[in-house]
Amino acid sequence: MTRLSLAIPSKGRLKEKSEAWLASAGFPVTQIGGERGYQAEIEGLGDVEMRLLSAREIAQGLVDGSLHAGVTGEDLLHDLAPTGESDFEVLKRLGFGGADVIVAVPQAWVDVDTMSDLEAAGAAFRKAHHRRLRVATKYMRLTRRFFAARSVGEYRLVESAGATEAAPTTGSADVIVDITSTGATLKANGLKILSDGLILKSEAVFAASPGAVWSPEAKASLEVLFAGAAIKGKEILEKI
Ligand SMILES: Nc1ncnc2c1ncn2[C@@H]1O[C@H](COP(=O)(O)OP(=O)(O)OP(=O)(O)O)[C@@H](O)[C@H]1O
Ligand SMILES: O=P(O)(O)OC[C@H]1O[C@H](OP(=O)(O)OP(=O)(O)O)[C@H](O)[C@@H]1O
Repeated sequence: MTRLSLAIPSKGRLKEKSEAWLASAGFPVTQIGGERGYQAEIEGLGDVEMRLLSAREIAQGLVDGSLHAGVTGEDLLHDLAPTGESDFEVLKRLGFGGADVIVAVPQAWVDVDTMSDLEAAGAAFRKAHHRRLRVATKYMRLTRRFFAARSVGEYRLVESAGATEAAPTTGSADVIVDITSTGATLKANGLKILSDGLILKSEAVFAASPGAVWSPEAKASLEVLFAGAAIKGKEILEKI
């Protein structure tokens, strides 16, 4: 992988603003093959590989080194990074796609307002029902790290593929960890955020992969992007 491999979201809430950010920096992106095409071209960076992928695939590519750089959600980077923040390098926070990853419980749990309340409730629940509280989430690593850091162990994870907020109502879980912007979905599903249940304030970021194989050509293209996008800190280029 010699030339720079770059990716932005192929759809969803981050796509348009990612394209607008690159265009405003002087690097317009053109999708090839129409709206459903997943190849693209980017002007102004010379010979680079431009790809359109899901936000989750971009985060995975940055963490495993199969992509040099890209735009994705910070929540996904933190969740997919095996060892935490050293697996990726945030080059610029982009100011859009803001959302919070939080811990939420049913509003009816009036005595559970903090993570320590949740641990106590989990211990009581296991004693009474001989099973652990189920936490539904698509953020498996983020949840494990956050709960462990707060000595909360009386739970087990249930991986969610979507509509996580419905899990307590449908009975497939008791607690959730999910992402929220306006709070409307949480409210619609009778859920409340724990007072110390904010796991991560996330936004869209332009990030690079320290684990990727960086040729001089790839670094040179990234330097051009740094200049156009007014990304400070060329020392970052030494770190990747
Ligand atoms: N209300 C929100 N719900 C979900 N993601 C949000 C929200 N607000 C901002 N985001 C950001 O957008 C990212 C997901 O974007 P999008 O849904 O377009 O991608 P995706 O590939 O469909 O991801 P997923 O399939 O995990 O939802 C999240 O990881 C987060 O960083
Ligand atoms: O706090 P809110 O504004 O209610 O947003 C939070 C919801 O938005 C997302 O769902 P959505 O259906 O938008 O996208 P998805 O396909 O990623 O689930 C996310 O999965 C939450 O369910």
